[in-house]
Amino acid sequence: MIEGRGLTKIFAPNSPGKNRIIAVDNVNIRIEAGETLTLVGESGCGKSTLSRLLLLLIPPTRGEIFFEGQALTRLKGKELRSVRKKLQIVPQQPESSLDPRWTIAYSICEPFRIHPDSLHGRQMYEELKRLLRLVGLEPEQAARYPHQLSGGELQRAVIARAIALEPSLLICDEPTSMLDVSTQASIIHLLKALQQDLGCALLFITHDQGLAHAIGDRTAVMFAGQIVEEGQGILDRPYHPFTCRITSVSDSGSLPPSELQGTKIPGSCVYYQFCPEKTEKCLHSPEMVEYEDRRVRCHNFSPT
Ligand SMILES: Nc1ncnc2c1ncn2[C@@H]1O[C@H](COP(=O)(O)OP(=O)(O)OP(=O)(O)O)[C@@H](O)[C@H]1O
Repeated sequence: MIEGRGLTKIFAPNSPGKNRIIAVDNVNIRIEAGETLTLVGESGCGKSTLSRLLLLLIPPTRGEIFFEGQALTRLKGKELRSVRKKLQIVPQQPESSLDPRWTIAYSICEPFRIHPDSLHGRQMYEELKRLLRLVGLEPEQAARYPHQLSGGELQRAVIARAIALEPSLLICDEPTSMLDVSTQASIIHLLKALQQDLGCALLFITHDQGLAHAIGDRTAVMFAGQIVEEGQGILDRPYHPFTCRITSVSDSGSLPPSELQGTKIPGSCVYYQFCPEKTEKCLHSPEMVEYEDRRVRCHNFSPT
């Protein structure tokens, strides 16, 4: 359904003497209709940048994005807008994506105003009521401003806005990380129920491996801008040394502190400096190797 090929994002330094940042490095990613792909990796490894590339919120430095066979990177104007409504995001901090001057109802209806070919007037009002019911908000709460709702209620409002145009893909960028545990559970439950209703695909970004494992049909693990391993059940049966490391370290489900501070040897595997199994051939970046339900970017992975 959506596919990124060779996606790369390099941020240029904003002051002299600073290095450029390769936030996403030659990533191939594919999400099928209706599936849930969970994306895990340490802070700063490029998860959010990858999701913003897929939505074309930022342009890739290199690479292409295909949505239902169409090359998004080549679309412009009206054509791009009509594809964009099929791709929505639920961000980590709902308050930063809601205009503080707008009521919740006005924010939820924003997509209908952006896409004038959708709903108006009475129909829009009826749809607003339906969306509020779906996400578990009261009409009275929708008349309030963002500062008058709790974090969980704000996230419900953002979800209502994201599903208003019935997207094919919903990207959830750590949507519960700012919420308390019981609210987290109810928001995850809501997202999965809505996914079933709408039949949309989910790209779910999380630091929580337990959650990634529980809700993902497949999981992708990122390290230093690259997807190093991807597939079904990889957190149970990890292969890549980085996946092995993160799955063996934590009982709590959170990832270990950032390891991304080291300087990469140009051309080498991104995990070279940290890898306990490195050999001389790892001085050359490995290709992704596919075997059965798994893809691994490691020279030592032999699919036999
Ligand atoms: N607009 C930008 N300009 C410059 N550098 C950026 C920009 N956006 C992201 N980066 C850098 O790109 C790298 C990847 O950032 P990104 O936010 O994608 O990581 P992440 O894995 O989502 O992290 P987290 O889990 O903490 O949200 C980081 O080094 C970050 O500082």
